[in-house]
Amino acid sequence: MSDERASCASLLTPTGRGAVAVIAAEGAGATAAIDAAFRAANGRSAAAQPLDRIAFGEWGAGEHREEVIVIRSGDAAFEIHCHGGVAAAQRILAALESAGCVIQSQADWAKQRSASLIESEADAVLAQATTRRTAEMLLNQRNGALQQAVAAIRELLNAGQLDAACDQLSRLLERAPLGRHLIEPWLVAIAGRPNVGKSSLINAIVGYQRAIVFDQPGTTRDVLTAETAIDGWPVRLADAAGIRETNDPLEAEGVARARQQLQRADLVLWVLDGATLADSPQIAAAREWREELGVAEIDRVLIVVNKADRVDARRRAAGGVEFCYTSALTGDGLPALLSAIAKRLVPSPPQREAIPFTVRQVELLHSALNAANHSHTDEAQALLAQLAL
Ligand SMILES: Nc1nc2c(ncn2[C@@H]2O[C@H](COP(=O)(O)OP(=O)(O)OP(=O)(O)O)[C@@H](O)[C@H]2O)c(=O)[nH]1
Ligand SMILES: [Mg+2]
Repeated sequence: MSDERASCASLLTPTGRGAVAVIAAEGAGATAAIDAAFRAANGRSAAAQPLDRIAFGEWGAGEHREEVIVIRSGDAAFEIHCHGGVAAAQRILAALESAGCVIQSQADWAKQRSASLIESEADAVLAQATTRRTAEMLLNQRNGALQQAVAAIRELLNAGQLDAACDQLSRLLERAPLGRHLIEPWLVAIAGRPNVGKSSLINAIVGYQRAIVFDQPGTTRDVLTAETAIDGWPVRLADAAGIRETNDPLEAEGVARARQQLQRADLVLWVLDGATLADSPQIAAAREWREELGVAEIDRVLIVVNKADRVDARRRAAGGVEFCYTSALTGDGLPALLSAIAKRLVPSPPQREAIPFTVRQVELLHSALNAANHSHTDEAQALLAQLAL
């Protein structure tokens, strides 16, 4: 039977990103390629490996010889785990290809082996998830959370309960931004006047010297970013020039870029210098961000009073708008800042709920809600059927 199946192989992990790369391969070509190149420590041939057990051994010969793990996952179906760099995976894929395997993209591989479109979309997206938390949420969708939510809405439509169906559709759509950010990081811009400690803060958060820190205003010119995870959410932090009016053309370009970053950001950390703060943080921040962002943008701003090591403890009594005291120098207040950022990005994290996570899903849900809102039940049904194919 295995001989009738087309031989194919696919690199399942993103190229060169993890410590280990995983290649799936099946068919007679895969078995032949493994037998030609792989010497298992247990001395058995590929087809004689026990099912779902790890077979450790070496792939190739000479200078390109390397340690790999082969797992026989089915009748003439294998997983090969090798070093995560590009070269090892490419060598193994080339060997598989020359033994007759068709090399498929990870998305195509997943599509052919999934029970539903949502499942294959989840497989494709899962390979790009960068945190355990987001991977777990995507796995829930792969295991049926979204499929079941869509089925429940279709039953409501069947039963003529239009209002309830619209309500459920709206709730699903409310989670669409979170779904997008399961793989696309949130952009958090660190902004404020020059010399307040923005670059020091980004360094303190990511734990290494990403940005140059210097006791002169106007140190940072270009926008620089660092990817990290905050409370399990993927975040791209952006540090940029301190914002002020300037006649220096180079600094002015930096300020213009910092302003663009402010517009794009999902959240802005507006940093104040605690050491030179004359007013209360609310008053100072309100004045500064009103000039930059306008009052309407307040939802996107979290005020940070940095250099807290130089703030009199009595002055810390605060109220009103939420803000954080930090010291990039001592690390004081950083855990609280990270919690505040996570809370702003995802105020109420879903547990095991359905989350739409692709543009296709979100567009179909929008159209279905629109149809249901106009009492076009059949159209809404058809759109949801298409979503959960
Ligand atoms: N005491 C104290 N000094 C700090 C703290 N954070 C930064 N500094 C100092 O403040 C100065 C400016 O820090 P930077 O991080 O370069 O400030 P910036 O906001 O990035 O400045 P620009 O890039 O010029 O806009 C440096 O001398 C830092 O060592 C802090 O929490 N406490
Ligand atoms: Mg700087």
